[in-house]
Amino acid sequence: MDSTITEYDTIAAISTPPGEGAISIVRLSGESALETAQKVFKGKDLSQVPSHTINYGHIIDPDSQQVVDEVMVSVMRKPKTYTREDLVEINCHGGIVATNRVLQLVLGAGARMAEPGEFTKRAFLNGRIDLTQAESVMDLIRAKTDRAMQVAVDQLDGDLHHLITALRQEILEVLAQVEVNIDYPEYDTDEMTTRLLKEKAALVLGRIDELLATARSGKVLRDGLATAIVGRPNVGKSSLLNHMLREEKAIVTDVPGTTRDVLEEYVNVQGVPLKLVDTAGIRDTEDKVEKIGVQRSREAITKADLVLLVLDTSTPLTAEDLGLIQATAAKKRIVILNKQDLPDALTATALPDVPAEEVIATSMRTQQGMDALADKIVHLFMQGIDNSQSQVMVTNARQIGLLQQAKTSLQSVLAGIEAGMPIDLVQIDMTAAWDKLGEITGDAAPDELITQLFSQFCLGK
Ligand SMILES: Nc1nc2c(c(=O)[nH]1)N(C=O)[C@@H](CNc1ccc(C(=O)N[C@@H](CCC(=O)O)C(=O)O)cc1)CN2
Ligand SMILES: Nc1nc2c(ncn2[C@@H]2O[C@H](COP(=O)(O)OP(=O)(O)OP(=O)(O)O)[C@@H](O)[C@H]2O)c(=O)[nH]1
Ligand SMILES: [Mg+2]
Repeated sequence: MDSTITEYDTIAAISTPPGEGAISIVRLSGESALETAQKVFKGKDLSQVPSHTINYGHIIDPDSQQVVDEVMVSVMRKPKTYTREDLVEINCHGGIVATNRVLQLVLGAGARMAEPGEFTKRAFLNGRIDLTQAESVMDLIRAKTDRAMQVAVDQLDGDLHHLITALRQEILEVLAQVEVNIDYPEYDTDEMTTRLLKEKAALVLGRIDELLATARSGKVLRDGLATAIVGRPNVGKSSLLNHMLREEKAIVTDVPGTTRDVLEEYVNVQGVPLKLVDTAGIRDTEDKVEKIGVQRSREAITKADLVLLVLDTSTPLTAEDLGLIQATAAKKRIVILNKQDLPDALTATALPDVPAEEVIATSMRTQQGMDALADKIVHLFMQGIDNSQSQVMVTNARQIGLLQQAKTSLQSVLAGIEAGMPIDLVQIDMTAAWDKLGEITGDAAPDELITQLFSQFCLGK
C-alpha cells in the first residue's frame, strides 16, 4: 500500500449479546466495509447514501439469491465513527440463526472475523481514544453500581487521560531544559536546571500521590469489596447477610452450626458494591462437614478486604469470640454487637483491644444499627471522596502499578539531586517516569500489552 496512513483490513462481528433478542447488530469496520456489506445487501447503493444514515433493505445470499433477513443498515463514513474507519452496522431481526447467517455472508464477502475488543482497539490505534478510555469502556459494561458507572463514564470522557497527559507535559518541559543544559552549558547553569528538576519532580510526585490515594476506593467501586461475615455459631451472621440483601438467601435457624459452607452475594451499600461472604460459625467441632466449613471461614478472613465480626451481646464473651477478635485485629474490621433487643450480657467497654470506632450495636430483629453499619462501611472505603463532585480516580491494577513505578522513579530523581548526582544521571530517572506515565495512556505501551489488554474485551466491542 502506498499510503502513509496505516490501513487495517475489514473486520466483522456480532456486536449484540449472544442469544435471541428484538434486534441484533452485525458490525463491520475498515477500508472495504461498505463494499463488503453491499455484496450481500439488496436495497440502496450504499456507496451513494449520505454518511450517518440508516437504510432499509434485505440481506441476500449472493450465491442462491435467497433472502436471509430484512434489515436496516447504518452507514458511517470515516473519520467521525467509533473506530475512525468506515463503519457499517447491519441491524437484523434478533434471531440467532439469521444473525449468524448474516455474519457468515459478510465473512464470505471478504471481511475477517474480529477479535475480542478489536473495534475498540482500532479506535485506540487510530487515535480516537487512549488506553485509559479503552479500559473504561470495559469498566462501563461491567459496572455494578451507579457510582462505579460514573467513574467509568468520566474516564471514558478522558478525565484521566488529560491528567496524565498534563503530567507528562510537565516532565517533558524539564527534560528539554536538561538537554539544553547538557548541549549548551554556557546558556544554563547546572544549578538552575537542578532546581527546575527538583521542583517539577516534586510537583508531579504530589499529583501522583493524590491519584494513588483514590486507588483503593476506585478499585472497590470497580471490583466490589470482599466482605467476610464471621463469628461463632448462632450470633446472627446469616441474618445480617439476609438483611443487607433484603432477601432471605441464607438459612437462619436457632440451631448453632446452621451455615455449613460459605455463601457469596453481591450487595450495593449506598453505591459501594460489596461481595458479601457469609461463613460457617467458627468453633471447635468434631462434625466432619462443619469442620471443613470452619476451615473455609478462616480462609475467608484471610482473603477479605473487610471483616464484619459478629458477637452476640445476650451471652457472655467466649474463648472463641476472644480468639476471633485477635485473629481479625490486623484486618479492616467492624465489630457488630448483635441481639441488642435481648437483655445485655456484655458491654462494649468489656471488649478487649477493640477501638470504640470499630464497634456498632445492632439487632437483626428490630433493624437497629443497620443504617449506621451501612454508613460506617461507606465511610471506611470512601474516605476523602466527595459524593457530589466527581474526582479523577484510578481503578485498575495496571494503572495503579504504573503510577507506583513512576512515583519510584521520581523519588529517585529527588534522592539523586539530594545526593549531588550529575544531571545526566538524574535525567535517566526523570525519563523513566515519563515512560511509565506514557504506558498508562498507551503513548508508550508495548504491543504485547495492548494485545493482551484488548483480548479481555467482549467479542464485537
Ligand atoms: N449502534 C451503536 N450504538 C452504540 C455504539 C455503536 O458502536 N453502535 N457504541 C459503541 O461502543 C456506543 C457509542 N459510542 C460511540 C463513540 C464514538 C462515536 C463516534 O462516532 N465518534 C466520532 C464522532 C462523534 C461526533 O459525531 O461528534 C469521533 O469521536 O470522532 C460513535 C459511538 C454505544 N452505542
Ligand atoms: N433476638 C434476636 N435474635 C436474633 C438476632 N439476630 C439473629 N437472631 C436469631 O439468632 C439465631 C441464629 O441466627 P443466624 O443468623 O442463623 O446465626 P448465624 O451466625 O448465621 O449462625 P450459624 O450459621 O449457625 O453460624 C436465629 O434464631 C435468629 O433469628 C437479633 O438481633 N435478636
Ligand atoms: Mg449462618
